[in-house]
Amino acid sequence: MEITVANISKSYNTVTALKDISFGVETGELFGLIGPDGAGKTTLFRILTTLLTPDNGVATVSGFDVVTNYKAIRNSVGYMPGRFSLYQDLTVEENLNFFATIFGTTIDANYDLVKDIYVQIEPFKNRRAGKLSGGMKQKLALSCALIHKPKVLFLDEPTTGVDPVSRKEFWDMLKRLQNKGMTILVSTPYMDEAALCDRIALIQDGRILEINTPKAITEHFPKPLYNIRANNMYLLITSLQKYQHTHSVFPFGEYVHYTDKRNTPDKTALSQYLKHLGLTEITIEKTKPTIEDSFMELAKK
Ligand SMILES: Nc1ncnc2c1ncn2[C@@H]1O[C@H](COP(=O)(O)OP(=O)(O)OP(=O)(O)O)[C@@H](O)[C@H]1O
Repeated sequence: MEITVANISKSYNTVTALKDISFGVETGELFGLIGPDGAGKTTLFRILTTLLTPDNGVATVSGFDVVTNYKAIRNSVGYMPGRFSLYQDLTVEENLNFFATIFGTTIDANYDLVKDIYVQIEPFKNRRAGKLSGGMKQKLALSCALIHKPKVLFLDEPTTGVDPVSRKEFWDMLKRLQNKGMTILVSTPYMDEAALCDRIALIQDGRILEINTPKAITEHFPKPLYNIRANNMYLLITSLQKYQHTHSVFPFGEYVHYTDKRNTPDKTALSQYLKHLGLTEITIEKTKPTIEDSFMELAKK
């Protein structure tokens, strides 16, 4: 195991950020922490990168204890925090140089590792980091986290606020780094990115709801799931919330995702119930659960 987390808890005064968290990440794995804002992801990253000490529990990175061996960890990991990782007044090149220098290396020595990403921002190397777009800032922050050739890479919400094309490029990049043998722990609030990880931990309110491969998590979804559509989305949701057989209902793009308390719902009766309340153009079709559905279902309990 490249990362081990055993019974880690952390509170800030009265707020409990992590409650008895345990999991492991294999060497070379791309592991995702998936959860909404405030779930505790950043707290966990800060503990694993030795910037915060846990109240209870033990964690190791590359065999080193995060509390007693923090210096060894700081030299062997790369960390891209969610915010404020760049010096806004330094140029692109100065930022990268700075991170290389503090780790006792140079841009040239590890250029092959960052080349794929850095070439895309190199034309702007004299621009101040504060003047870059979201996607370019993210590429520079990743270059800075990689410049000392870390064995383990920690990325806290690297794609938040980044456009869809840059997000796609970013994940392609992570796959390439993984192929080079790097272990990657990445957090994201975007459920579609979860499917790109080898394994994920779904996390909410400082607790792990489930850990597994994305495929296994969606396969464990306990009920038949339906896409329902009608002429009025708001009326559709409120009507389904009031329906006596409803187990869960939530908006999903142009549809509503619906599960029924019974194993086999009566689609005709449901359709009639909705018509009776004034809805038209009703469609009810079975669909496959996504990670988001699994998350919502687990979070209900
Ligand atoms: N320094 C702090 N003092 C007090 N409470 C804090 C502090 N840092 C985090 N918290 C609280 O701890 C909980 C977990 O926060 P954390 O930042 O770890 O979550 P997160 O999943 O990373 O979410 P976000 O994306 O919003 O950062 C939240 O309720 C947050 O308000």
